[in-house]
Amino acid sequence: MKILTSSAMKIAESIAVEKGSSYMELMEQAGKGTADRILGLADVSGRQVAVLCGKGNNGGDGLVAARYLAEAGAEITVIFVMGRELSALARANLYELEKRRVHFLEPDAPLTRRLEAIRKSDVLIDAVFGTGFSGELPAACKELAEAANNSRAIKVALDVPSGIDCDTGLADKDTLRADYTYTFAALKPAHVLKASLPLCGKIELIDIGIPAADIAAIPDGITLLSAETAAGCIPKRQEDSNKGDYGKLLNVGGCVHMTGAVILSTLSAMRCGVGLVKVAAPQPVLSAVASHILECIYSPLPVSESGSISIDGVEQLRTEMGWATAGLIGCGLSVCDDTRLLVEEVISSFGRPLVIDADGLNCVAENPAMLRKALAPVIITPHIKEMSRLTGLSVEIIKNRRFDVAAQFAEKYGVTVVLKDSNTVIATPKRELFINGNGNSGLAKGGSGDVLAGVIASFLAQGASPLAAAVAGVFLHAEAGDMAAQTFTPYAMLPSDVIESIPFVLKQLL
Ligand SMILES: NC(=O)C1=CN([C@@H]2O[C@H](COP(=O)(O)OP(=O)(O)OC[C@H]3O[C@@H](n4cnc5c(N)ncnc54)[C@H](OP(=O)(O)O)[C@@H]3O)[C@@H](O)[C@H]2O)[C@H](O)CC1
Ligand SMILES: [K+]
Repeated sequence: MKILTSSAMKIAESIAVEKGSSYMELMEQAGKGTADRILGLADVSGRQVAVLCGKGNNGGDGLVAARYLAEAGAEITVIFVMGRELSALARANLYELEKRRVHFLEPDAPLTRRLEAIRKSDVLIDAVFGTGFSGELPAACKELAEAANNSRAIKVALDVPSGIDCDTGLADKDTLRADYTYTFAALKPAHVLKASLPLCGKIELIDIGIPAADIAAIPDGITLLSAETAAGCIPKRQEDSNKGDYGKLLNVGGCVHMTGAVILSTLSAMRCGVGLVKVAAPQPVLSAVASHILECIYSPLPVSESGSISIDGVEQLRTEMGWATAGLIGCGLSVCDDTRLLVEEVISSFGRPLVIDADGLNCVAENPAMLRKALAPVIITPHIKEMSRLTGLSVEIIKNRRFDVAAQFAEKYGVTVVLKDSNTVIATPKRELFINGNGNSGLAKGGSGDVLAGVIASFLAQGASPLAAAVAGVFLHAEAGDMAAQTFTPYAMLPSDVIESIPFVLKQLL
């Protein structure tokens, strides 16, 4: 399913108009679709319906819905929240509505009357702000928000609850919380992002006459990951095969202070079907790996004074790189002069697809241009803070502009970006964008990222394209997290429980 930002939605609208629809017709469909859904929820005849009407086209949708609900016998009160200077389309629909028996509460009506209309409503339609909103709710809206949020009415938000920026999911603290959000033509990022999702209630998509094929073709659309898409990206297996057919993953990482990370990434890679994993790490790390994993092989590397892999291991690492079909570098690696040199060496001389995670990325951060030296595709898996180090942008900017930041980095350095957060964004150098909606707060724990890196690297080693490996990996990891949370709760689940859940999720997907 495609998700459209406010600007992509404008493009979809203009394409529909070029093809013979009109902005008026789109608004008519949005309002009528809303009224039809409300009529499906409740018999409105003789009941009180209050419409909180803004001055833009979101307000216009509310006025169209009011017209249809008035025809169905509802007692309509329109409350002008932002004044009576409406957009041209909304004005035209107000003109139509004024011909009906409808109460209008003017902007200068006493606050008590407006609050009373909200309090006594059976259905409350939030048509104050839609895709055009950003920033903070104005005072005129805030003074009604508390009454709206405490109202016993069925609360229906049009397109997006007022107070939420539909592209970033940023929500004003007084956002009008909805029981239902009816969104038009396509989901917007706010309907998926975990910051805003709980404020939307049940989200339903209303067809306003823009064909799905046109929505799917919008270049800046973001694809919501689904089980079906992820399943299609998992490399196939043949009965007549041997371990050599499923790739050889070289996992470079670990230092004497961090031994668990390579264990987690190796285990998760093995659970996802790779033929062989070789762990290249300092000897003390390999002893820990050996006590946890029976099935992988080892390449003991010399230890630097700080306990990381020493640069003296570079020749040995070059030999190992010749063996592998894909690589993973960074889990528990630590950041020092030796590892910085090693990471650059691996990027510039490894001729196979490579996942760079965690400290691998921190080693790249001083000079991300080294990513351009890669001889084969690279996937980077930064969380927001690592992305901040890589780009020099603040955490806040990255969160608010996650799609653009990921897409621009991917394009600039020719890598696939897996930008990890409560919703993970995947961006390719060709500006394809994906986001996942699954996963839970139990994944917000040390070690989760190592598990994800291992899953993605495993698929990469088995021959999946970077995009397929990222799509399958991100979805599977979040789904395994959801399964682990079901058993252990988000509090108690551990990244190792996520690994334990992988087989069951694979069973469901395949
Ligand atoms: N996209 C479609 O196919 C269709 C969309 N419809 C509906 O239209 C809205 C989008 O309408 P638009 O007029 O662009 O925007 P809004 O109605 O959301 O409101 C925009 C006005 O709000 C002002 N604004 C924005 N932020 C704030 C703020 N923090 N404080 C105060 N005022 C704010 C903004 O003013 P500016 O001066 O900032 O421009 C606008 O005046 C969409 O969501 C759908 O509901 C169609 O009807 C159907 C087709
Ligand atoms: K709204």
